[in-house]
Amino acid sequence: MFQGDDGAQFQCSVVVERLNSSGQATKRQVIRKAAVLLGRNEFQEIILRVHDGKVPQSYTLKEFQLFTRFVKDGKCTVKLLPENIQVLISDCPPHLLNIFLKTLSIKHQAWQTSKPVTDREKLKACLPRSFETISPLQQKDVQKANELRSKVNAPVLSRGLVVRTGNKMTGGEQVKRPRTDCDSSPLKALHPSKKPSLSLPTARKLNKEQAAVLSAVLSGKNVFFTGSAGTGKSFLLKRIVGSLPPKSTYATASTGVAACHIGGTTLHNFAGIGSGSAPLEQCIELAQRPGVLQHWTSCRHLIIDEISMVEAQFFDKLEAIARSLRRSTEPFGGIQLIVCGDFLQLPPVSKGKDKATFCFQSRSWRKCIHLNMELTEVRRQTDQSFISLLQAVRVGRVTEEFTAKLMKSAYHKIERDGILATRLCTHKDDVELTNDNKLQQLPGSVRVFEAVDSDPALVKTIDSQSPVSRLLQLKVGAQVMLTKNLDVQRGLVNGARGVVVDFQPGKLGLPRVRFLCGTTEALKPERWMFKAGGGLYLSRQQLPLKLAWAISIHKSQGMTLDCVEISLARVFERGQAYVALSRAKSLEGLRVMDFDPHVVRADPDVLHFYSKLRKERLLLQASMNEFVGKSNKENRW
Ligand SMILES: Nc1ncnc2c1ncn2[C@@H]1O[C@H](COP(=O)(O)OP(=O)(O)OP(=O)(O)O)[C@@H](O)[C@H]1O
Ligand SMILES: [Mg+2]
Repeated sequence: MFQGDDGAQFQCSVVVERLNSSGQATKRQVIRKAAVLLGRNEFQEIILRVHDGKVPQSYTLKEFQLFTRFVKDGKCTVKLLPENIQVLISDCPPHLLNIFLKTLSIKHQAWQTSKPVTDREKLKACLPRSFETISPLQQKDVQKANELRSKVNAPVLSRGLVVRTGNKMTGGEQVKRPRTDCDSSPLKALHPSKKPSLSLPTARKLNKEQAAVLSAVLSGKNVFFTGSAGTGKSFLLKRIVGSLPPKSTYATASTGVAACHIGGTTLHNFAGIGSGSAPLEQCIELAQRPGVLQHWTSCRHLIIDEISMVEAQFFDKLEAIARSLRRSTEPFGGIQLIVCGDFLQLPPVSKGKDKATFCFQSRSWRKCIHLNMELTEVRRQTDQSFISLLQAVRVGRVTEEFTAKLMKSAYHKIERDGILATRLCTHKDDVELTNDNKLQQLPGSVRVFEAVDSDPALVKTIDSQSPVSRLLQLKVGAQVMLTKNLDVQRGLVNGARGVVVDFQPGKLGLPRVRFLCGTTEALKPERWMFKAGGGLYLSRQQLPLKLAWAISIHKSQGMTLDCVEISLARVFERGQAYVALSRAKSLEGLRVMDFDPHVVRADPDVLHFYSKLRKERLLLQASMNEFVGKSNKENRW
């Protein structure tokens, strides 16, 4: 597959426009399947090459503008200033586009420190024309760029690059994309007032196993990858989403919270067949409604997180619908499936008395999944003895030693700096009651923050996918949790716990929150985007906070939590105790109130499934050789 992983080349759609003096396009060339390459010519100038499969077109990048606002959607524009030409790039894997833009920006800045070659000198040199793919970013490029940045103190850099977040190419796009942790637009890296110096991205690399899964996915295989809680499945899924072409990739999860973690939508929303309980013919009709049909026809890569909560019958229905609507006899209508989750966590919600069946028990599972892979390196916790304890809980085998440890945890003092432990509840009603009561008991007046929704009529759809509520009530002393990654380096991550210390003066009265990581931060509203039917985007703007005296275990699935208190007395589901306990980052940050080893149960069907996969050698440790070679390169980042 042609697709560089070093930011020098990728496949996408390209439109090249020649503009007149008033900025209107006088000539337009559309290349649906283009290869874009970044290289150097015989004079070491940076060249952007666009290949339509027949004739390559080359543009020298000396003076240009970059429009980068929609990088997360795989779009950007390079405008060549003297030539008045713009190259509009779309449907590019966002992760690659990010690297491409960073490479271009830094290499261009580094190039500016070299002596320019005049046209006269070029003529005299009589060098044969050449094109060489640009080398991957290195520390020396960054150093050179930084040298220049220390001399120049304006966003317009000496010989030619301007970065804009405004986007010329997205006329129809109404909404701004929200900032996320994976949003590393070069603008931010370049803007001297915001970031003093550039650096090579070092943190948050994929580990070997994760990189092997990514390689398998990029090779086009239908992959199921599993692994215990905290092995970085969702982390990897985000990278996978960023490495596939956005137009044909749908990121989904069985729950709204999990979908939000990976910047996607719920599987039910994607499918458009309601609960899926109607007969197949009716479901097919539902899936043909305008807005929904387009999901099914344009999708080439379907990502599903938290697969453990997807019911077998629902999965079979989706498989049949895909074949029918895509008029294909291939499994899932030929859509590449990238499915992930841990079947030893929460099972599908059972309807009535019958035990719900797992997805792997569906008729179509085996024919749909080509490759089963496993992540084994736990990233959420670092303490090996706690990891071993959790592994034992996962398979329902709690030894006396582990029982003693968990019972002792009831005396853990985990409150710090006025930040109390979050209570994980088995039942939803307890959550609301606890949070409401605790807020009421606090002295002082309540501040209410109302969300701004893009479409107030669709508040229910937004509610089902949003990690923040429409109305947020706060008081000084309120226990809160961050619902978005704001600054990973500073510990301001999704799930970080804090307490409201005061409200800023002024009309908005924004809250200041002291977090466990030691930072006190004034929070301002953030925007979340949700894909609704028909390619429509919905958005909610709200403070990235929720009350955190209590949350439900179901809502906590997928989360990493700082300090938790758990009452397991009313556990009613297999896997529920494991999900609750495995949210904690450390045993010290955990308090189990009334531990009873009997509440720890693993589903025998799941244990059998996993052991069968292992026996048949179907569950491959992700670090298998076949996929490691390619992935090491990718892992450079
Ligand atoms: N390669 C990595 N580099 C840095 N941090 C990582 C990496 N992989 C995972 N993490 C971190 O480890 C934690 C757990 O990851 P993640 O939530 O993706 O695990 P998970 O397997 O999806 O867990 P769960 O089954 O509970 O949903 C997160 O804080 C995540 O940011
Ligand atoms: Mg997860």
